[in-house]
Amino acid sequence: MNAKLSPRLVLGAFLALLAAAPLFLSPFSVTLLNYIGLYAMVSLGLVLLTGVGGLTSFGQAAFVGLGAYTTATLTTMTSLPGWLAWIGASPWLTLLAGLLLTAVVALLLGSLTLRLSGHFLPLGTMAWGISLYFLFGTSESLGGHSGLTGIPPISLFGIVLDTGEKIFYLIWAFLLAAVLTTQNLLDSREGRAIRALKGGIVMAEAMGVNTSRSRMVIFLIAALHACASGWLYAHMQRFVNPTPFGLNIGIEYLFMAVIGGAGHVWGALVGAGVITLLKQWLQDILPKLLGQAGNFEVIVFGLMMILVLQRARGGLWPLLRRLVPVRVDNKHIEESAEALPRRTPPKAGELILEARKVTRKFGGLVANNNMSLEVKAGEILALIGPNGAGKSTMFNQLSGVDTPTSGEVLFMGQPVAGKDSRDIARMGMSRTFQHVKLLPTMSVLENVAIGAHLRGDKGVLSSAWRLDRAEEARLLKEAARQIERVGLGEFMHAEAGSLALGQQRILEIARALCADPCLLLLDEPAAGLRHKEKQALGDLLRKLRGEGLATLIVEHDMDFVMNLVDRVVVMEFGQKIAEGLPDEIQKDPAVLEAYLGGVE
Ligand SMILES: Nc1ncnc2c1ncn2[C@@H]1O[C@H](COP(=O)(O)OP(=O)(O)OP(=O)(O)O)[C@@H](O)[C@H]1O
Repeated sequence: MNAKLSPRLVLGAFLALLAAAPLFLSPFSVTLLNYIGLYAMVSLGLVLLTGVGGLTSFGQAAFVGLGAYTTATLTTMTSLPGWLAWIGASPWLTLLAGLLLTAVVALLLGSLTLRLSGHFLPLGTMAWGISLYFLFGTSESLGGHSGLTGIPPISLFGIVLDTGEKIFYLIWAFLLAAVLTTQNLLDSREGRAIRALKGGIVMAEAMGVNTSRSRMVIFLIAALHACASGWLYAHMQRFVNPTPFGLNIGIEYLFMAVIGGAGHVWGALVGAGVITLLKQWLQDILPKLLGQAGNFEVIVFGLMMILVLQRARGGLWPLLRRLVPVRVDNKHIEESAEALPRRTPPKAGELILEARKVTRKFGGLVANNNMSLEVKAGEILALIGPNGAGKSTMFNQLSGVDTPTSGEVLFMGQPVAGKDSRDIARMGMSRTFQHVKLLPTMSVLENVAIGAHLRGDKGVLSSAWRLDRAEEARLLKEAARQIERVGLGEFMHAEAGSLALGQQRILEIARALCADPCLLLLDEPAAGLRHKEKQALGDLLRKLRGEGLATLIVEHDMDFVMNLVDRVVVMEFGQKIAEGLPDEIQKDPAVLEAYLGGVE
């Protein structure tokens, strides 16, 4: 719709208003805006960590404290120890020191807590949040509960930022830089990996993403944002004590992220703004209304949280987006981008995958018994069998998701056992899932681009500062090429979750192809497809076979299988009962008896 506003125009108008704010607002309002900026920086970290990455932290206030106390201590010490003399009480160097210290502490805490799952992770963050708070309050060198005073103001280009109006511009410049770099990061190869953390870990690992690393990256970024906020806070207030770095403030930061819209970078700003202003207003009005003093605003916040969680789970940002209709541009696909390099294809007929006497027992149940099979370059092998025959178990052994009780699986001559999904993906095995695994709110293009993860190498900093654009253009062009190839071109920019199930299965094939594999493992690719779609899928798989790709499919649709594949392996009760050409299999008495009984 052309009635929508250009995003640049809206951002420009917002920046102009912001720049003019100290000129027409009262000093008190500017101070409030300063606090909103500081809080938004912390809650932006939580948007990334919790909203996007799905990792809940109650302990961010402790990182704010780390930034504030580092600068407070170093800038107020009468004489710095020799090894810290380089800092020379300069706030800019104490920022660097604070960020370094925070990075070390975050890496340490992250490696201890991020492995925790479910509710143990938030509990873990509470534990270190409380610990750091008590450290600030009980250390005599940090001034105990009365804190540290006499922190100098920051100077920038000779201007001393000693008033709210002056530091306002620095705070908001920091926040805007954080928002824009976070936005850039999320719109990149690294960002797609981060966005896959919430609900897509198994899929992302199978596409070669190191999800533990991505978790650590967002934990670190969130901690560094909090540290920078603490540094600014200390130099704005010119004194620090432990109160603003406790657990209750940590919870408030989480409130801001959730109420603003935990999955949206600008939601951090909305959340920080709404909570700060509301708190101020409620603190004024509630004691007057109720006729007695007390922290009644906390009760109102609690109720508000329940209301938001019930009525607007996505937070206020999506509601605001509806009120101010901003145009969302489709991703640009650069036709001139250079094609990505391809792996050297195996020779026709080369042995790609081999299962040797694979047995998998679950307690007393033998799900796979002495199963052997081979897949060669340029052939399609089907693994079929009635329900419960053990096909999925075998698929898991072949793809390295599970390890055989005995026997082995060799891929490109190397044992698969002991390798993680990422290593196997790197070796050239790419797969789809029986139960489709995609990121429903991301576009088809972005979902498919995850498949090309291992074909790029630009990291977090390059992405945040847009130094990855040439590589990103190549990755997106490859994703678009695969989408066109599988016939989903018209849905390129649609949300993946809006596609019909059959189309979602095809999307998974495009994603797998984006990895430039030499072996494709397809788990029930024809399930949910209409007749025409099946025909198109068959044509595509034949074409890939012609290009030398090895394919193994597990499939229930016999017509589809028999008209497509080169060889068939039939399983029943965990064992191979037949193997051969489709024509032979269709006549095999054991197969007819066990599986195709009644089918002409
Ligand atoms: N993790 C597990 N623990 C215990 N038993 C299992 C496990 N996974 C599979 N099984 C059992 O192993 C047998 C084979 O199951 P599998 O899912 O491999 O069959 P399948 O041929 O893929 O069936 P379907 O066509 O219905 O998907 C079944 O009896 C199943 O209950």
